[in-house]
Amino acid sequence: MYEVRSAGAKGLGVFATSKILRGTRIFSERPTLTITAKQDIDSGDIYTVFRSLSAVDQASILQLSAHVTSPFLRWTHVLWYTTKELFTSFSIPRVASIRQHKSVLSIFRTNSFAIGGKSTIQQAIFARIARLNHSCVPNCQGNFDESRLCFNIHSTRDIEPQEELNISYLPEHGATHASRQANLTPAYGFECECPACDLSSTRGKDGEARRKQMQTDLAAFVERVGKGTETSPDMELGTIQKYIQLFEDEGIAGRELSTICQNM
Ligand SMILES: C[S@@+](CC[C@H](N)C(=O)[O-])C[C@H]1O[C@@H](n2cnc3c(N)ncnc32)[C@H](O)[C@@H]1O
Repeated sequence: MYEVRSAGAKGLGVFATSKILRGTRIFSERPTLTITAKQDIDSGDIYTVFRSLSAVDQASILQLSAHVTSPFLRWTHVLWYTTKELFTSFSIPRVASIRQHKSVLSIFRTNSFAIGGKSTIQQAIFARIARLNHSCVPNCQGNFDESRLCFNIHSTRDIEPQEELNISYLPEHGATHASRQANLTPAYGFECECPACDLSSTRGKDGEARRKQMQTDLAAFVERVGKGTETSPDMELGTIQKYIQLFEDEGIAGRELSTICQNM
């Protein structure tokens, strides 16, 4: 159904090898590395968990791409962990493992999914799903299935053979271009060039205008609710219908479909 191959400047990516119909479950993957709710992603727990993995799992994680953010912070974590280990195990850490620790932290930031909610898992890496690149108008959507401890990826529209499979790395799908970019560049190190981000095209311009209008409508809605003037269910329904219309016009309606499908 899919293959992992070069996606040009994006690095590797996932591409359809045959037509994939809307609502298809494409991935259902157990985590390779898991940080539980009780563990601390800001301490040495990530590297401790990494070292407890099998050699195969460690290798699959080390092959993932990494956007290096906050190098000073990373080194501080690594040096703190190394010093603690020196005093608790009285073993001299190898330079290679210090370097590896720093890489693992960067890989974790670039590839992990926040699970949270009621799950015992706080954050996790799914080594195959981690190859999916971002689009602000994605054709796939991910959901964590708590009962099976699997992350599922469903197609949210029909996908043609050779088309790249994308998810959105952002939690909010109605955001404007500037706000999306302000989140993507520092965290992942790229400028999105998806159809919604091409503001020189009619499609990009129209989408941006729709999103801005929606932000204005939502802000007005929140203000009316705050003042207690949003009293009519019809007015409320009208705002929600406009939001659904935006998703349909943008071609991103379907997140709700994949959520319903997640346990199927
Ligand atoms: C989770 S990884 C995705 C898979 C990655 N391309 C690889 O080779 O393993 C996230 C990284 O992929 C790249 N990436 C993802 N989406 C992108 C996009 N729309 N445009 C450019 N680069 C992208 C960025 O380098 C980002 O830090």
